[in-house]
Amino acid sequence: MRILIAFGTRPEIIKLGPVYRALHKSGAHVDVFWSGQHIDLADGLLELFEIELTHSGTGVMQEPSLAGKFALITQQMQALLGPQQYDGVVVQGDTMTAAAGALAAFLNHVPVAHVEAGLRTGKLDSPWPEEFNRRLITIASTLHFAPTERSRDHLLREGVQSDLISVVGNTAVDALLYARSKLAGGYVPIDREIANLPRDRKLVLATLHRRENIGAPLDEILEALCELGNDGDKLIVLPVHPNPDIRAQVVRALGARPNIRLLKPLQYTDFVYLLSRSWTVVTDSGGVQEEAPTFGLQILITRESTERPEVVDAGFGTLVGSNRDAITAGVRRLTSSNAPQLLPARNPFGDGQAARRIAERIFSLRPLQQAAE
Ligand SMILES: CC(=O)N[C@@H]1[C@@H](OP(=O)(O)OP(=O)(O)OC[C@H]2O[C@@H](n3ccc(=O)[nH]c3=O)[C@H](O)[C@@H]2O)O[C@H](CO)[C@@H](O)[C@@H]1O
Repeated sequence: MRILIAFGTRPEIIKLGPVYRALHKSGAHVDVFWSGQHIDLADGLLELFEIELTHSGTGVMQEPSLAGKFALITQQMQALLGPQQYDGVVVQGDTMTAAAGALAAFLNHVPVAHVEAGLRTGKLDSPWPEEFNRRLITIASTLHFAPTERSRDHLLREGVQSDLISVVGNTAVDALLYARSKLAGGYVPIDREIANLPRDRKLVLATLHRRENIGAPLDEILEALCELGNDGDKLIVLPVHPNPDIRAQVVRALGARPNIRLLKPLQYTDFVYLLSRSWTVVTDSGGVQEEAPTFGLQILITRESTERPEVVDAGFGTLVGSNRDAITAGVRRLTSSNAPQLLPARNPFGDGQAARRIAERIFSLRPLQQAAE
């Protein structure tokens, strides 16, 4: 069986790394198309998951418009999908690369397997354009790998055939457990600032990158972090996302403020190491919502809505939007005792076996092609 995996951003590599390894283990011939949608955030990930790139896109990072990126990636995927090249294409989540890859495959009658299928907020403008992208991918896909039962329900409501949906868990948990195994037995962080982080204050991790927060919402979130830095008993650590709009706003608000450390984006194992040392996380990240429960971490989600309600229902996540008082009160509550308030670590997003299940289903009795008929 010949499979093409297409990805372009840090979270896609993290979440498709385990799938790449499981497909390889099953004996598939796996090619990898890297669109270069986010070049600067992939450091170390290809090596960590031992991924060999077969094809790399060009010009996507430099293309300023999302429509332009979509067109470029679609064209570059088209060049790879000549007749009988692949039995299937695997995409993950909701990025422009995933959407363009799924469309190009569909238009070439190559069946698509969608990892992390069925996440919905029900609002096309939040997250934008991800809610649109993932709905487009669902229409173009043959196999749908849903992380949870709730994700399956969304797909059934959109008319997806139930025997083409597999509830497998989120491969974010597979990747996290794999990365954490690399930390076992005394990990020396790659980033020197992480290696030398003081231990005399309570570590509060923050990651902010959602488009819809840029501007006034992000300013209010940053004001909350500033106020928390002034408390003196906490150290706020924020790996700054390279999106130029976000970077400028964050540095302007938090640069050189007390008890706040602005870092370069961290390599994945360093970030996982920081998660293991954190008291709480203030974040608008999807992946971090899926990772926190493995550490028993309670987190504050700086979004108005989440397509991961399971993290809220299980007691790990609280939606705080960009409300300054909710953020400061939440962090102070979660750092009020003399040890992190960890919950029993039962991750609602899976057991770390999602990638194995995905590879088995793709190799199942009915090849992808038959399922597409
Ligand atoms: C709407 C939405 O939620 N969409 C999500 C978005 O992904 P995201 O929101 O999770 O994106 P980020 O937060 O950038 O990535 C997070 C990962 O990065 C690691 N990390 C973080 C900081 C750092 O300094 N170093 C790191 O290594 C961290 O451990 C984690 O694993 O698109 C994905 C692709 O389709 C989707 O799957 C996913 O639904």
